[in-house]
Amino acid sequence: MASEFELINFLFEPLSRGLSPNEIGIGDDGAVLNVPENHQLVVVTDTLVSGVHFPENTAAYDVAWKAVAVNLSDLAAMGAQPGFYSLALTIPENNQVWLNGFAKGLEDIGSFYQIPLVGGDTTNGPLTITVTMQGWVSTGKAIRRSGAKEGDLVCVTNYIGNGALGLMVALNTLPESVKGLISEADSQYLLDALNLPQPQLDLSSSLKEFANSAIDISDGLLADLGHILEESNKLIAPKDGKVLGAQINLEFIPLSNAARIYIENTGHWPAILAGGDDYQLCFTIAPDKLNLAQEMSGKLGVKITAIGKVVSLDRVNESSSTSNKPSLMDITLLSHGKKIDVGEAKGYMHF
Ligand SMILES: Nc1ncnc2c1ncn2[C@@H]1O[C@H](COP(=O)(O)OP(=O)(O)O)[C@@H](O)[C@H]1O
Ligand SMILES: Cc1ncc(C[n+]2csc(CCOP(=O)(O)OP(=O)(O)O)c2C)c(N)n1
Ligand SMILES: [Mg+2]
Repeated sequence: MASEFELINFLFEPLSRGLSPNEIGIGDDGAVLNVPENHQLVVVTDTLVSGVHFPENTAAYDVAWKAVAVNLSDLAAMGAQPGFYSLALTIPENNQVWLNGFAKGLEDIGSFYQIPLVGGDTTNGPLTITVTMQGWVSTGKAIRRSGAKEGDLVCVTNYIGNGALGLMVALNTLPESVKGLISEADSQYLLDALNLPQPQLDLSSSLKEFANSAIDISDGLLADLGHILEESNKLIAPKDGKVLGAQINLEFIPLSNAARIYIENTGHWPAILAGGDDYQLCFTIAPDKLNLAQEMSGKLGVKITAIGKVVSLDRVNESSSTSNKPSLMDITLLSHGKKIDVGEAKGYMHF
């Protein structure tokens, strides 16, 4: 059986290819890396815990892909390009077959996005993967959560709800009425959305041309849009007791074929709006920039849909909040112009 050091040498060292000759990756006490001139370093980190972030029987390849992809998704939301990453890996046993699959997942996503693995730590314990990733953005050009303005359109990339439905497929909890209507290919498509998310990195460099604020959707559309509103409210001087909220039109939410079948049969919007695991971007944009955004994204094969707008609420009468912090009640859901209540739609929370 390979020792910890052999394991690192055989599996992980090859993944550090791609560094410049004057950079140091795996093998020393620390990595030494260059940042391009006139750029700022952007640092993100996310942890995946078995049974919490992915079903326990998820393939090792997919676990590795997702651990890297969710960090790439955070960089995309900042308008940043990825540079390199490190990996803190906690494994319950030294299982060569599992580790080979895991390393292959890292190799594939690493070579696809050209990101070397530059270091990490390997420990024994319940399966937990933490990736820390560094990227960069032209100085002063990072996109914040906090830039939303009254009148902005709220946009999302591609489709919403596929990851959450993928989890239902994985856990076999899709309602019987829906199961029979979804094809094998659609089931696989949903599983792939859950296990092999595709971060919106291609769009991230153009995003700064048009977006006032952005976030990636990990906890659920409503919760993550709530973060945009919360952070944006911190930056605007509250005028006349006003607070930012949003109006979202349900009929505009972009749904895949499978998600449409799910909604038509269950009408259960919280799964789509608050299930999470989307790894799409939600951003706000001045209305006159929508055409430019759709033109740029169209060239990249990314669909951008305006699903609603940022509005100014009267804090005392209309908003549920008593502070600048909006609650989900400050996001109004409309169906064909009529206000509707979709029930519990808080988004994923660990505690
Ligand atoms: N344990 C922690 N220590 C320091 N900062 C943290 C910790 N957990 C989260 N944060 C920070 O809080 C902010 C929000 O985190 P999170 O909700 O996890 O965002 P995301 O959904 O983009 O991963 C980020 O700036 C993140 O770096
Ligand atoms: C087994 C399993 N249960 C539940 C989920 C759903 N889920 C778990 S964590 C999470 C939200 C994202 O995780 P978090 O740690 O909050 O990531 P961050 O927002 O920091 O990127 C979701 C939707 C899942 N993916 N797998
Ligand atoms: Mg996080």
